[in-house]
Order: sequence, then C-alpha cells, then structure tokens
Amino acid sequence: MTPAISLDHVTKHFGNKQVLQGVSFSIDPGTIVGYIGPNGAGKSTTVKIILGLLQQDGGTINLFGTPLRPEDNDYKRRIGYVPESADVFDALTAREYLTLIGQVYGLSADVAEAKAQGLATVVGLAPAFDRRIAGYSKGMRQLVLIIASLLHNPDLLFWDEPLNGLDANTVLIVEEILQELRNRGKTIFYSSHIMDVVQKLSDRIILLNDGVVAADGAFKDIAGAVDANAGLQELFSQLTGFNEHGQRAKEFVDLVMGGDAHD
Ligand SMILES: Nc1ncnc2c1ncn2[C@@H]1O[C@H](COP(=O)(O)OP(=O)(O)OP(=O)(O)O)[C@@H](O)[C@H]1O
Repeated sequence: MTPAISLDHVTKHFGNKQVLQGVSFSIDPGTIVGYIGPNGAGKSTTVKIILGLLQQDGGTINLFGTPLRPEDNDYKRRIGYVPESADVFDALTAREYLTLIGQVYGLSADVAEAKAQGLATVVGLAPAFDRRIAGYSKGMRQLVLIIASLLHNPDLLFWDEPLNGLDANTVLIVEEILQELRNRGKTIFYSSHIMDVVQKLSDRIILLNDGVVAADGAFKDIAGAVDANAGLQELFSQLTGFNEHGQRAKEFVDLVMGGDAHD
C-alpha cells in the first residue's frame, strides 16, 4: 500500500535551535494518527513543512507516493487543514466565507455554497449560516474551520486541536465524523493535548519530544509498563521525563497566595 505520508529524517532549525532532529514515519491511508508532544516539540513545524508553508533543511517527504514539491498545488487539493488558531474573515457570513474557501479549492461557487450549507445544517450551524462570523462563539468558529477543511473532499486531513471550544454533544459528532472519514479511507493526522481523546480515537500515536519521535504505534503497543487506567497521560509524562506536576502546582499556588497562604 502506498503510504499517504512518509517522512524520512526530516530536519529543521530556527536560528540556533534544532527543532526537528531527523523525524521519520510512514502512514498508511485510512489511519487516524494522533501527533502529540510537549509545547514546542515541533508538531506544528512538521505539519507546516508537509503543507509546504515551511521548507525543511534536510530529509525527504512523500505524499501519496510522490516527493513533496511545495510549489506544486495539485497535492494541496488533496489536503484539508484545520489550524490551531485561524484568522477567519470575521466580516463575512459563514455562507460567504465557506463559498469563498470552496472556490479556492477549485469548486464552483454554487457547488461550494450548497455543500457548505448542507454540512452546516448537519452540525447545527444553519441558524447562524447568514450571520457574520464576528458574532460566532468559539465552538461555532471551530465548526466553520472543520467544514472549510472538508469542502473539497480531501484525502488527507491535518487537524490541530480539532475539538477546541466544541460542546460535549458536538465533540461526539466530530469524533464520529473522524472515525467515519477514516473508515472510508481518509487519513487523519491530528495534534492535540487532550490525551484521553487522542488515546480513544487514534489508531496510531506518534509522540514527538525535543524534535525526535519518542514513541510510535498503537497505544496498546507503546504503553509498555504503563497502567492501562493511567493511560496516555502517564505514558506522556514518562516519555517526556516530567514528573513535577504536583510540585509545580504547589509552588504556583504558594506564589498566588503569597503571605495569605494558610496551612
Ligand atoms: N517561525 C519561527 N521562527 C522561530 N522559531 C520558531 C518558528 N516556528 C516555531 N519556532 C520554534 O520552534 C519550536 C517548535 O515549535 P512548534 O510550533 O512546532 O511546536 P509545537 O510542538 O507545535 O508546540 P505547541 O504544542 O505549543 O503547539 C518552538 O521552540 C518554537 O518557538
């Protein structure tokens, strides 16, 4: 099977900081991959390189079996992207914004508008569809970004914190959408800091730490000696070598309370 994505020893530095130190992995189509790691580990940098927004220093990247060429726009039409924090054009309505995005991806205005309206209706956004996005809640904006990433029926999705701001019911819908897309052969590569969701949804987890892949596999395969109930959160702490949570929290609250601290 031709991998949807494969990276071979990809490196990237900013100034004197080596952010990616030889990242390699290969992902088959029809897989949900949770891409996790501490803040600053290099997750977004990896995704931006794959999207052609940044150039790597070394190593090779293949998408759908073809070497990545950032100047090639064809492969970008096979990708859907939900950035962690996006500048949505606030002055537009969802109808206007999504029709525009659909056109950017090569759909006609009519097709883009009809598809956007259909998707918005299913996720409960129809009543707000003709209101300016400026007045949307965080969760409503997130739904607009999710719809925008899917209008052109991409084969490969990069979703960064896709559940940001969504209410509990909508989270369940979006989780099921991810699984349904995966079941129909789409590849989903998503970054999140919410470990229980990553553990629940991912067929495969890739943990990046200090610019190297520290673990790669299904949770049950990488969990090792970690207690299954403690789960991915515990594994994350172990693999990133961090066990000062309680001490840091206490120090923080001591400072907050200052002289008012009571024992
Ligand atoms: N354009 C840039 N110029 C300089 N340094 C950068 C740039 N982009 C990222 N970095 C640095 O590269 C490192 C990795 O950043 P990156 O955003 O990839 O981390 P991340 O794993 O996505 O983190 P988070 O979980 O906080 O989103 C950080 O130290 C960051 O400051």
